[in-house]
Formats: sequence, C-alpha cells, structure tokens
Amino acid sequence: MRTAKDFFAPLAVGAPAPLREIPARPSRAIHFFDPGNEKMAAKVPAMVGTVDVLLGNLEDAVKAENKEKSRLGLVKIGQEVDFGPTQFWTRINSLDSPWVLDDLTTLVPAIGDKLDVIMVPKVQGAEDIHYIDRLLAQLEAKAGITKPIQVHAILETARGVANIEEICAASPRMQGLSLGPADLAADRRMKTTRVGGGHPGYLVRQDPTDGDIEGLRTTYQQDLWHYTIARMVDACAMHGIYPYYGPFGDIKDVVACEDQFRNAFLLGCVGAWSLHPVQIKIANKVFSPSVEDVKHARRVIAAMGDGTGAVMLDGKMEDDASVKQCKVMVALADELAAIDPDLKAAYDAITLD
Ligand SMILES: CC(=O)SCCNC(=O)CCNC(=O)[C@H](O)C(C)(C)COP(=O)(O)OP(=O)(O)OC[C@H]1O[C@@H](n2cnc3c(N)ncnc32)[C@H](O)[C@@H]1OP(=O)(O)O
Ligand SMILES: CC(=O)C(=O)O
Ligand SMILES: [Mg+2]
Repeated sequence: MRTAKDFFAPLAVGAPAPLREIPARPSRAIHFFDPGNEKMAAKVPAMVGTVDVLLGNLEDAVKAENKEKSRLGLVKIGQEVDFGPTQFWTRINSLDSPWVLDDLTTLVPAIGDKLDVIMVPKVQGAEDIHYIDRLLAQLEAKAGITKPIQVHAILETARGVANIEEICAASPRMQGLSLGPADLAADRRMKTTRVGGGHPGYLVRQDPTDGDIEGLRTTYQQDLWHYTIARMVDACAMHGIYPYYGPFGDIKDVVACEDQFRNAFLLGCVGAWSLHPVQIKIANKVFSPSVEDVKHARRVIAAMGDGTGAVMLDGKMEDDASVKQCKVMVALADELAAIDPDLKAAYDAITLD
C-alpha cells in the first residue's frame, strides 16, 4: 500500500515533485500526426495555435519498419517547434512492444521538457501505470527535467475497462483517459469492424401495433459506446482527471463524427481525437459551449443571486443544483475564451435580457 504522503513524493531522487492537481487546459481536439511522415510533419509548425493538442503518434498506424524514423522525427519536431499555447503530446508504443523502451529512453532526455503528456496505449491495470510512473521519474531525474510529464491511458481492453478506477488512481501523473474503440471492440469480441461511431444493426424498434405494415415500424439506432464513455466520465470525475472520446475513423462522414463527439461532450468528455485536419474544426466546435448555452447559464447565475433557493426563469425551476450545472458551462467558456479570440468575441457579445 502506498500512503498519501508517499503518493506525492517523487519516485526517483532528483525527479520533479508530482502535481497535486491536473491543470484544466483546453484539449478539445487531440490531433494525431505521424512524425515520420514528411508531409504531415511539415504541416505541424503551421498548426500550432489552431488546435489545442498536437500529438506525435508512434504506435498503431505507424508501420513497424518506420518506428525509429517516426521516433526521431518526433525528437526533431519537439526540439525545433515552439508550441506556444498548444500542448505537445505523444502516444508511445504499447508496454509489451519491442519499441516502447527506446521510445521513452530517447524521448524523455531529448524533449522531455517540451512534452506535456505521454499517452500509453492498451493499459490493463494499475501495474502498467506504476511501471511507467517509476521509469519516467528515473528518466526525468537523469535528464534534469523540472516539470513532471503527465500520463494519459487509452482504454482498449476489457481488463482495462474493468480496472478503470484503479488506473485513474494509480499515479498523480494521471491526466486522463481516452476510449480506444477499435482495439476494445476486438478484445471484447464485439462484431463491429468500424473505428468508433455507431452501427446500424445496434438498435431498438418501436413496438408493433394492430394493423402495422412490417417495415414501417420506426427503429432507433443506439450508441455502442455509451456504457464505456459513461464509466470513463465517472472514473475521471472521481479522480479529478479528464475523459476523451477517441478516434472516429470515417473521415468523410463529418456529420456522424460531429454527432458522436457531441454525445461525448454532453456526457462529460472534454475532447476527442482528430485523425485528419477536417476533424479539428468539428471537435473545436462541439467541445466549446454554444453562445445560447453560455447565455442561458449566465442568466441563471444572475437570477440565482447567492446561488441558493429556487427561482422561475422562462417557465422553468432553477435552484442550487442547476446553478452548479450553469457554473460548469461558464467555467469552460471562460477557459476557452482565454485561448480562443473568436470564442471570446462571441461570448463577450452576449447580452442578458
Ligand atoms: C485506432 C487508432 O489507433 S486511431 C490513431 C492512429 N491513426 C492515425 O493516427 C491516423 C492519422 N491520419 C492519417 O494517417 C491520415 O489522415 C489518413 C491515412 C487517415 C488519410 O490520409 P490521406 O489519404 O493523405 O488524406 P487526405 O488526402 O485527405 O489528406 C489531405 C492533406 O492533409 C494531410 N493530412 C492528412 N492527415 C493528416 C494529419 N493527421 N495531420 C496533418 N496532416 C494530415 C495530408 O498529408 C494531405 O496533405 P497535402 O494536401 O499536402 O497532400
Ligand atoms: C484509439 C485506439 O487506439 C483504438 O481504437 O484502438
Ligand atoms: Mg488501439
């Protein structure tokens, strides 16, 4: 058992003190690029400031023969690019792969002072986070890094989902969780071959009524990922860290992508992955509260005075609990306005009538 006192002590002599709180930095889109792909890598400097997170991916989607090229490409980008307001993350190879040790022992000394978050795929339980926690502390100490690198776990096995709470609680480095719908579907033996998103076969059908003509009964497509996302939201909220929808692989279906991201936003996720530049705009739109929502929230807060009691607004009851919901919305709007001038202008133009 690790005591509370030990939990916040560095795991190696000379490593930086662990964070006591994970900062709520905007991360509406975590944009994936392959640092070994010259065309993609060349676009990275111009993307700074247009997306909340730029993530150099070293794991799946990078061919085995290109692993080293991508790792070295990431080092070059990390050393040369000024990321300004944009966070710089990486996804390392899985802990059972032949590449992960070289990923960590190369990246931390070379660009550990630039990396905000390391995303760890296929996390199965607290033991995986404990391993990475100690190794990062040793590497940070050796490299003289002063700011602890945060850790983000992808949930993509049944065991990982079953162990979700202990994963979130395993280290003060834990920044958040992402859904890994492709590997998770395979591990669970689900029968979808899609990367995220819904499935037309996963539905409920309206009850029959007398005289129905078969085929006219309405069907309602259901969300395959609702259960997992809901578990992630609760586990993350409980531990003060952040949940994210993962990838939506149907790049051309921007409408369904927006719907899936919005479901995640409404349930409590703070962002989603972007695999292609077209998805950045979708995530930025969906994970930013609308002007109407911010206006409503500000009106409720104004009407509620000290935040206690009950009032009627537009025919609806508002009370201590609904004012808290409104404060969540306004706090997010304020955080985003601080980094997004267009949103700031839109929110500043709101008048309370
Ligand atoms: C299940 C999982 O693990 S998901 C996470 C792992 N997967 C990934 O990271 C995939 C990342 N994305 C990609 O590899 C690519 O976007 C693909 C393969 C999906 C599509 O690539 P393309 O067929 O080249 O797309 P498309 O032709 O529309 O690209 C248009 C331009 O955007 C560029 N581009 C495409 N994706 C990206 C990206 N993620 N970042 C930066 N630029 C990109 C292309 O290089 C191309 O540039 P050009 O106009 O100078 O030629
Ligand atoms: C996100 C991811 O890695 C997966 O869906 O498998
Ligand atoms: Mg995966």
